[in-house]
Amino acid sequence: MLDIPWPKPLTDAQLKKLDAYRRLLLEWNERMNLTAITDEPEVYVKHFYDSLAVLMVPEWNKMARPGLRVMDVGTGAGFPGIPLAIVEEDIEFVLNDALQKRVGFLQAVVDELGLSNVRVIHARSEDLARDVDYRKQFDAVVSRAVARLNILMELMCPFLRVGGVGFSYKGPGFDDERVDGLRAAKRLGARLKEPMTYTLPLEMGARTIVAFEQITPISNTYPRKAGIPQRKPL
Ligand SMILES: C[S@@+](CC[C@H](N)C(=O)[O-])C[C@H]1O[C@@H](n2cnc3c(N)ncnc32)[C@H](O)[C@@H]1O
Repeated sequence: MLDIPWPKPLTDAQLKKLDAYRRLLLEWNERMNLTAITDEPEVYVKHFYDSLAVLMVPEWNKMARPGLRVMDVGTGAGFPGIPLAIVEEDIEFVLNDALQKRVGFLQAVVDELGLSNVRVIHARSEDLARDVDYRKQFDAVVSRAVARLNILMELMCPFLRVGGVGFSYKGPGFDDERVDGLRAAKRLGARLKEPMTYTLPLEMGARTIVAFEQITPISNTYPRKAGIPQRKPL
């Protein structure tokens, strides 16, 4: 297990779960494409630490607990959703991805680690966001490495209740997405917050989390049909 300065102190039980997750990730990665990052320190820093970095964002800590509902859009092999669910045990997480095989892997992780606060759903987020059980039902939505901000916000905002907050994980070069993001936010009834840039431990680079708040109820127009947000970004 790698000893690094986590965004918040972790218990032994949480560290053990993270390591069990790492083992499952590597084991399943031999059969399917889950991640290009397999070196132990890199998995810990670029996947686990990075996923938990939202714990350093003031808007995340301002949210009242317990009973919060958080959606992870395009979770892939479970980032940031699984590390967050391991550490934020009193938050209910829904992890969504369009690829069935990744969802199968995630269900195995949830079962083996006994993560009773996680539900995994196979769907395109554009379709899921039309389901009344999910539309406007979340206090927060997280997403990493899924799309540019103006596209991503159309996928994330429909899940947020008014007053809910989206957290988009970005690389260091976020500035070129800001103008398009501001335009999309206006159409979606959201407001961008000041981004938080942080450096990963072990000199593994810089990252940014951009938070945005849902200010007014989102128009029924959004999200547009599956594929349109990507082809015709706001
Ligand atoms: C590059 S991967 C990133 C995965 C993970 N969030 C991470 O940071 O490692 C993008 C993921 O988003 C999913 N995805 C892309 N568009 C989606 C959509 N419209 N609805 C649901 N999942 C989507 C893909 O299937 C893929 O697993």
